[in-house]
Amino acid sequence: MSLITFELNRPMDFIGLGRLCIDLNANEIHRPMEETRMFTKYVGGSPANITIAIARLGLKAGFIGRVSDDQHGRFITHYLEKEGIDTASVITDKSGSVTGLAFTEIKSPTDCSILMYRDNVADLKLEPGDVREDYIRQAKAIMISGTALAKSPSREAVFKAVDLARKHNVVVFFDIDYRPWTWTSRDETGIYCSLVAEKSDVILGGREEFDLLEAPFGPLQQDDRLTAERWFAHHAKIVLVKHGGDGSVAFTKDGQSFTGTTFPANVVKTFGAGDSFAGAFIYGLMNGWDIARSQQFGAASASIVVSSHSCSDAMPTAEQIQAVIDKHSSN
Ligand SMILES: Nc1ncnc2c1ncn2[C@@H]1O[C@H](COP(=O)(O)OP(=O)(O)O)[C@@H](O)[C@H]1O
Ligand SMILES: O=C(O)C[C@@H](O)[C@H](O)C(=O)COP(=O)(O)O
Repeated sequence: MSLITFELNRPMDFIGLGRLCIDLNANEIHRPMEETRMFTKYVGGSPANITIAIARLGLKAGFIGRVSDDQHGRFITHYLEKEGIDTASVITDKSGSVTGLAFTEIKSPTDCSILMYRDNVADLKLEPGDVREDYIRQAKAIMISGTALAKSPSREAVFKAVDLARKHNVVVFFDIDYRPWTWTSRDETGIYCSLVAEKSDVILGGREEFDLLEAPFGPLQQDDRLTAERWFAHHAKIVLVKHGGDGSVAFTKDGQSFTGTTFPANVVKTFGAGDSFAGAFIYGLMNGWDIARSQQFGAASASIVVSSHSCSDAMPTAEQIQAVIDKHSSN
């Protein structure tokens, strides 16, 4: 029997919740930001990227979020619509908020960083009233981004969404997605993200992100299995710890673990790996694949995106991902 069960008779497969932003990725790669003058604009924000990945793979996706009432907000909404993502719960914020920006610096294939501008951002203006029970109950799964917990009223909107999802058997994915720019302290991050992790079915994060959740409550486990067991004592069925170029380890509540390897890539930049991995991994689970195959699909997708300039635009189709797997299994 499968560890997590998706309600198959629902019209929508997946809802993303949280940040709808813009990435400005340096065109002049292998240069520090101080010397970079040209950037290309893409839709960004980790939960947006994951939802776009899932839509490209052919699932029916929607999004719950707020965008700014300006050209950038309209750019994002139009892009989601072009990708076939339902925007009925993408609300235009009228409070004078702005779109969050992520400037990416690509100094080398291994030395990349992000500079975020996140004052008065529209995504954190999401209100509990924007989260509709009838919207959530028609979906099989929802993905919560931890960054949506950084401020009220978005924080309360997340708790409402998670409770409604649990009430209607909508599988809750939680991506810790730590971005320091909008939080006031690491303790605040750890405590609020832990509260949602406790209620989630599947938790995804990097080693340092899981450390952040453990830090306010005691000594760090510093061991992926012990970390996973902490969440299995709550509601989680799958805990996946991402390890960058070293792959990932997935743990399941029934005591199994799966080590995911990586695929070779002509790395342009490292960001986008986690989002493409998550989109393809979730797609695998939603197709009823086992964890190892889903992990492999995620890793192959990530190898395509780290070899590209963008995150959202570069999200591959299922055929493109399968071609990578086939190429390497025939070698
Ligand atoms: N340099 C790389 N080459 C190929 N695959 C990679 C590389 N970096 C990451 N990946 C793949 O992407 C997955 C997620 O990457 P990771 O960097 O841990 O996530 P995040 O971007 O959220 O920090 C990894 O488990 C691996 O499969
Ligand atoms: O999440 C953001 O606001 C920025 C993203 O769009 C960005 O491209 C990125 O950092 C991707 O995150 P990752 O997949 O966790 O590397």
